[in-house]
Amino acid sequence: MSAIDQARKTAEGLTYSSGFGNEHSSEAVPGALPHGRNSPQRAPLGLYAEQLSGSAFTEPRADNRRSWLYRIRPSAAHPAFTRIDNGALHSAPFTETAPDPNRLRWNPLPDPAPGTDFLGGLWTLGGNGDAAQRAGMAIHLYHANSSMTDRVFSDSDGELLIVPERGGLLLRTELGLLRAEPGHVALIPRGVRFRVELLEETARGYVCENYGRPFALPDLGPIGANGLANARDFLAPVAAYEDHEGPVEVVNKFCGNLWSATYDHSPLDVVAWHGNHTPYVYDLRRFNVIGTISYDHPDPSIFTVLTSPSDTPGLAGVDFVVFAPRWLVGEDTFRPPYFHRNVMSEYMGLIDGAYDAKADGFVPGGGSLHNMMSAHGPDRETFDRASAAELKPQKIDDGLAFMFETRWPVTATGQAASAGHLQRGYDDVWQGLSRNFRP
Ligand SMILES: O=C(O)Cc1cc(O)ccc1O
Ligand SMILES: [Fe+2]
Repeated sequence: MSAIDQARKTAEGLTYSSGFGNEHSSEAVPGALPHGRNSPQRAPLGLYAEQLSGSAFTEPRADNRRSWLYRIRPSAAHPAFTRIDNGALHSAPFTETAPDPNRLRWNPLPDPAPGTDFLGGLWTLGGNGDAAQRAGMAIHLYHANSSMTDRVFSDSDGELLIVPERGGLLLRTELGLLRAEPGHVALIPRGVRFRVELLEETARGYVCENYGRPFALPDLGPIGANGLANARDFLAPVAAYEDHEGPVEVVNKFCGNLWSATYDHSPLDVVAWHGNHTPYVYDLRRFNVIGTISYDHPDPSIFTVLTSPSDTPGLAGVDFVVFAPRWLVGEDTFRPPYFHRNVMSEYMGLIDGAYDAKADGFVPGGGSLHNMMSAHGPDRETFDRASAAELKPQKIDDGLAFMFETRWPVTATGQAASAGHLQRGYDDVWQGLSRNFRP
């Protein structure tokens, strides 16, 4: 059986434990999980107990995140890490280019070189903040044509929100296995080791590396107790372990650099675990889209799936927003996204189909950056069409777009600013908007 068929077969039979932020617990071998205490004198089945902290010990209960892992070897049993080349994976602070007030748009990444795995295929577009200060975010794209074999990755700098656009992924994490298809998002928490196997010949997508506070579900306020992304649709893995002796390269991203150590065993050796610092997967098509049933176009915050809060209430380090299939029924309303200038900075990507503010040029796998205060909105063709459209109920079901909306301007990397796939002349989509003023 080919590696891809093998991965697909594994991905088909996966089971999950549901609920965002729950105290999950799971054991791959009966009796592996201690009961009544976290750290018995001798953990069951000769396993080692280890706590993995995603928050300070002392953070309020609502923000506190940790998982207890029961593993074949303690994580501490490893040789020294040494620096390796960072490749196209860059980190904040981003200083290679001047922050750019221009509207920028990219086509998809070119095809990867043969033998490129998920880690080798990460390509940083830009970001903000400072990884070492645990503030800000980075925007990466990935393209891969090979599974990670005999190597795993962990990111000490932040959590990774993976947004597949092409090709399913099997994520083998310390806490178990996840399947992420295009239209799903997967989250790998800070510090959790994982390996990515491909479910098709090629894979492509986006990653938001969140250096700041972990993504949480937004408050719902007057929306009520239900709606937007429902907590029960977030799926954590169940325990699954590798009992593998032999060289495994562990690559750790730490304060912006990649470090490597060759272990003599697989660190994906967690036989049981419990806690709330877990990876998860979420199907964006489960999003309960709420919008106007009277008039006007609501702000896109109504489409927030996950938010990374800052110290200022309501101000996100980064929001993850989805534009999912929905009905438009607003009366006497310009229905597509309006013209605007935003103090927040907006990076948008397209998972499938088309986006209702852009007639063309914004393509799956591509992306646009509308930085702080830059003027943007519907392109000319969209404006003309939507201004004249008959306002009958309209189903938007031909696309899945998303946005990483962040509190600080996004500075592009040098490679993104000079990329061959950066579109020249993006400004032109707003040319030719006619002067209609008739005083
Ligand atoms: O396309 C954009 O720019 C994103 C966006 C969408 C929307 O519906 C309203 C405002 C906004 O910034
Ligand atoms: Fe916008």
